[in-house]
Amino acid sequence: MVAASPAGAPRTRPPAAAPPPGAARPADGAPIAGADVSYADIVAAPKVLLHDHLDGGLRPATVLELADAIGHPLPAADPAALGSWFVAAADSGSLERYLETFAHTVAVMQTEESLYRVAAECAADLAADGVVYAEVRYAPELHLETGLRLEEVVEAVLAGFAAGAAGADRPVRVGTLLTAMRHAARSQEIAELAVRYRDAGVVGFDIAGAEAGFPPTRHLDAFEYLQRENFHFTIHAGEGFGLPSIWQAIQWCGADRLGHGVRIVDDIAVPAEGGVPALGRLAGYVRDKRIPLELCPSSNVQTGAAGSIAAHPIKLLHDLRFRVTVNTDNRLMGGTTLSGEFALLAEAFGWGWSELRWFTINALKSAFLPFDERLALIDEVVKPAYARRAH
Ligand SMILES: O=c1[nH]cnc2c1ncn2[C@H]1C[C@H](O)[C@@H](CO)O1
Ligand SMILES: [Zn+2]
Repeated sequence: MVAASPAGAPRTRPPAAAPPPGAARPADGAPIAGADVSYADIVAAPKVLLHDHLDGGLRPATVLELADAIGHPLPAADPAALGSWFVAAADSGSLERYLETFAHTVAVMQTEESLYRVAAECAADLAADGVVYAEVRYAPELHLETGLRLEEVVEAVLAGFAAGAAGADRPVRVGTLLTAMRHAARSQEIAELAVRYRDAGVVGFDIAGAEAGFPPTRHLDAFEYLQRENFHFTIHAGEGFGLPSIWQAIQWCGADRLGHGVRIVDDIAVPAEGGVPALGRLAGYVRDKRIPLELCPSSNVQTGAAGSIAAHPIKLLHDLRFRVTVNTDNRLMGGTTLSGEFALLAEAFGWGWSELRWFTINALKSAFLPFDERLALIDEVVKPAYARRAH
């Protein structure tokens, strides 16, 4: 038996990198080799996104304009070069270095106007990509540098999402997750902020940032408070660190979902000669309890949590019927979109309509929306669209 470690293979960029947001992909309408979908099919299909960072999804042109207005220096001067810079700098093989690139996006998101604009463009970009429901997260505590109050940050972003969704060509609904930074000490405050805005569009809570050395149990008070409030939360765990982080997130903190959780494969033994993989106690628990994994393939390759798209544990976890969802993490740093992620998986594994539907329904089952609203999206939006295509 060998552990199915995600970091075993040498790290390589995916051969056909996903296009930057808005960019046309070559041979748009032609089926992806080995799959029954084209890139245009994937864009057209209704999709659901549970793990996307607001400060990781800006348009490069917007970063340039906002930086210019406040005199913030950037490493490139035109949108294409800046987009490439973000992808290359984030493609570092380490979560810590990947996170350094956020200095530039956070720097230009320090006013209500800029937060509103970034949120509105985010909703518009997700709608254009065929996302019908998204949960977008950010850390309010990172946007106080010019004197905004936490409430002003939250309200500017909520207003931006509403305006962007209202003006979009395709219907999209955007829920917000408020993130606390795991190295800081504001999680209780941010958890209370999230609960205060629960009827205004904030649907959950999260912690993010460097994982090694910052276990989720540092924020136990916040998680216990959220449970007493019957609120929802996910925890970034099992990305930059392994099984202990996942175990704490679930068994100490009570996370509803795992942000990434990809290193759960360290608890799965795959027989070298083929045969049935053996799940350890934690992996078995995660699968039995249907705990959703917010997998982010391109991001995992960039931070070194996976060797390549082709070697990504998503294949094993899908085959073992874990509750897997597909996500972007950071569209700017990954040069990706949700359709781009699905296209990479179609190229690597031949996945097409039926897997796209499975991942989409998994995501809706895992969303922090009331049950009746999830069901309505499944029955009225997703199933009819896929009934025409998936078998
Ligand atoms: O994948 C991630 N892991 C941990 N932290 C992350 C990841 N992507 C973004 N972040 C951090 C950087 C952002 O400033 C913060 C809030 O969105 O969350
Ligand atoms: Zn993330």
